[in-house]
Amino acid sequence: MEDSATEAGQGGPALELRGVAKRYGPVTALSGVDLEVAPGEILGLLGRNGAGKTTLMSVVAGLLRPDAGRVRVLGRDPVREPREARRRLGLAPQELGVYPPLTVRQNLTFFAELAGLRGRAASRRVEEVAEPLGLTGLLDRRAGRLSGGEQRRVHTGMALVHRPALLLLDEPTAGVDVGTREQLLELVRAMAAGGTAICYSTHYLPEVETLGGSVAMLHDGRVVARGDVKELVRRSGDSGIELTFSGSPPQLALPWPVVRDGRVLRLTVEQPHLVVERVMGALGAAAGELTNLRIAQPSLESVFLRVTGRRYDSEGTDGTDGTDGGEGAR
Ligand SMILES: Nc1ncnc2c1ncn2[C@@H]1O[C@H](COP(=O)(O)OP(=O)(O)OP(=O)(O)O)[C@@H](O)[C@H]1O
Repeated sequence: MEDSATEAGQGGPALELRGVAKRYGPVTALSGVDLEVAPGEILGLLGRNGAGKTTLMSVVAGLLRPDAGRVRVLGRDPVREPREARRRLGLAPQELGVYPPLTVRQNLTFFAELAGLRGRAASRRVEEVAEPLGLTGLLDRRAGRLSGGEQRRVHTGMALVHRPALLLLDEPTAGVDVGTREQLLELVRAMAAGGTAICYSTHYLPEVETLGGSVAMLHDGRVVARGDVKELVRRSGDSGIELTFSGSPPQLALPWPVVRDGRVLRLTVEQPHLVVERVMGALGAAAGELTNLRIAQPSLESVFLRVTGRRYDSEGTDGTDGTDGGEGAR
């Protein structure tokens, strides 16, 4: 089998989408998506629930046909050349896909054999994949008897056993403990260092900041921000003060933009620590209803808030819209 991670290095992007659109009946899931991911790049694919992340990965993997636009996986079209494209990518979907009655080794071997490996070559590859995922000691256990986090690691291993040049991980750290999260992130870094392009969706922004690659923010099926994490935060991340009240927030006479978000007021201001006293003074009697004050430094979260007007909470489902007419709302 050719080493497709090496193949990815021969110029050209690992993944390319141009004007990709996808609807489900009346629902527009993707609309005019342009995206390029280079070999060795770690792309954090961010967006709240329903933004289109899973649809995008499914279109790239050839599981869904786009209504418009073109997709290329290492130059191959997942619609016209499904086998060629599939051979070059690995997909670990959100839903766990392990076979419970089989052992971990049998699960991984099955996928190694699908990729054309046989005998010693397949068993060597299974052991190679098991090691960084912390699965070596679990290889002969039944997958169905493992914990959720252990099953997640097996599931991820199944996606990369054939050395894909493009790896699609849909929320690989959902519901796993800190140790498993670290192992998965370490694996992502190591694979990227070896030339694999990784497209990684998560609801946990600090994780993407830790990985330090690039991000694409999806909102209502569109890419609304794209770039290197540090650069995006430097360019578009606001700092500010977030005030939470027990009741309805007061009107504030302050010179900075304020967004009202349910019981929260968000002030955008540079060097927020220097103006805390002034903000407290402006609260007057409402200070008694203040339940929390948080100084927010520029982060991916503040970038997301700026480009979408919505908060990116850890579940992606806070249901607030952040622009309900607060004074000086941006
Ligand atoms: N099979 C389907 N039939 C109809 N609508 C769908 C289907 N799959 C997804 N959708 C809709 O398409 C939009 C995008 O969904 P998608 O699953 O791609 O979002 P997501 O960003 O992956 O969300 P999450 O973070 O919740 O996984 C949503 O409005 C969703 O309700």
